Amino acid sequence: MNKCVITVPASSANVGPGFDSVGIAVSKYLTLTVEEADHWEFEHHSVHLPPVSDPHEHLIYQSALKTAEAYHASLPACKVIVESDIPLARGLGSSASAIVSGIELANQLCCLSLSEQEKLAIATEIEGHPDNVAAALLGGFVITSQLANGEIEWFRKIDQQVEFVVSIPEFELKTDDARQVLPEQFTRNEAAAASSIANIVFVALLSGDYEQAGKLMEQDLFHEPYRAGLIPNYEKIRFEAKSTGAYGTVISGAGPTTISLVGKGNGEKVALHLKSKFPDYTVDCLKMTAVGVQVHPVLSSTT
Ligand SMILES: Nc1ncnc2c1ncn2[C@@H]1O[C@H](COP(=O)(O)OP(=O)(O)O)[C@@H](O)[C@H]1O
Ligand SMILES: N[C@@H](CCOP(=O)(O)O)C(=O)O
Repeated sequence: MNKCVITVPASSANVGPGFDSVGIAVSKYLTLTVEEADHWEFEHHSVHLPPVSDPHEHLIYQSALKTAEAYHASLPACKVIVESDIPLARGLGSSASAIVSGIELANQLCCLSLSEQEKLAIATEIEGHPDNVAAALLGGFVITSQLANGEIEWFRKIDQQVEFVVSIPEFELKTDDARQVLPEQFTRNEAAAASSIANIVFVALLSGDYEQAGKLMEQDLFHEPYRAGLIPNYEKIRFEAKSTGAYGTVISGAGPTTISLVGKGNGEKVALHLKSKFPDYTVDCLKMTAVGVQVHPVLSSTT
């Protein structure tokens, strides 16, 4: 490998009641431009990235190293230019994209020819749950289940009939912190009630009944009630999004971003309305990204 470019989409996890299981790849991207070098170096070329520190502490390097070690390969050094429009710690899966990019980096540098299933297993181990990493890796709308034996089953659908309006506040909320507020356990009745909502949401989404999906995704009982207090304007954003035609609004991942499900062609209108009501937010209209991680070779000039 002389030089290559790796792109990975952002992702929005949970989609209401699909806690730790469901993710959607959306149209923001992390891009690595990789070239061989005699020592590890990361260059960050956008504001949506953490400060560059010791390359060996970098999440992308650590994910690559873990992958190489899992396959008893040695990881050659390289220079990585990183660009991203995925905001950090906002609930749009920046860490998942970084992890998936690191796994792909090792796959390329060590010529591992990893399957999607192998990449997903490592990514899930590093991230701790499969929802974001599956969407970042596979693209589309992905439902996953990690079985008791560790195996991960998944189902993917590409749906271009919907758009997603994300309302991104200025502050960060670390996923680890937003997990602390969740209950450790649910009673049988609570679990049955929460699962029944999830069942309808995802059948409705898959069958294109967006009205029903939007209505019930706002009724999640697994995580939204516990996290709502961490998300300023939670109820107001839901109300305003619905008033201008969104099907429903939920927390994106662990927050603090909210994501509104909108019919194709209506996203810009909903985004404009939300922007006028919440001027301190970055409001973007995103599409579902059909393809996950991608590698593009860069031919070096021979002149
Ligand atoms: N491109 C990246 N390069 C290095 N580290 C990253 C990158 N993207 C995310 N991270 C790390 O992941 C953290 C955010 O992860 P997390 O709290 O799970 O939020 P998110 O919802 O964005 O995934 C950042 O603070 C940073 O430490
Ligand atoms: N299922 C996880 C998803 C976290 O997503 P992120 O984009 O906030 O990292 C959770 O809800 O904790």
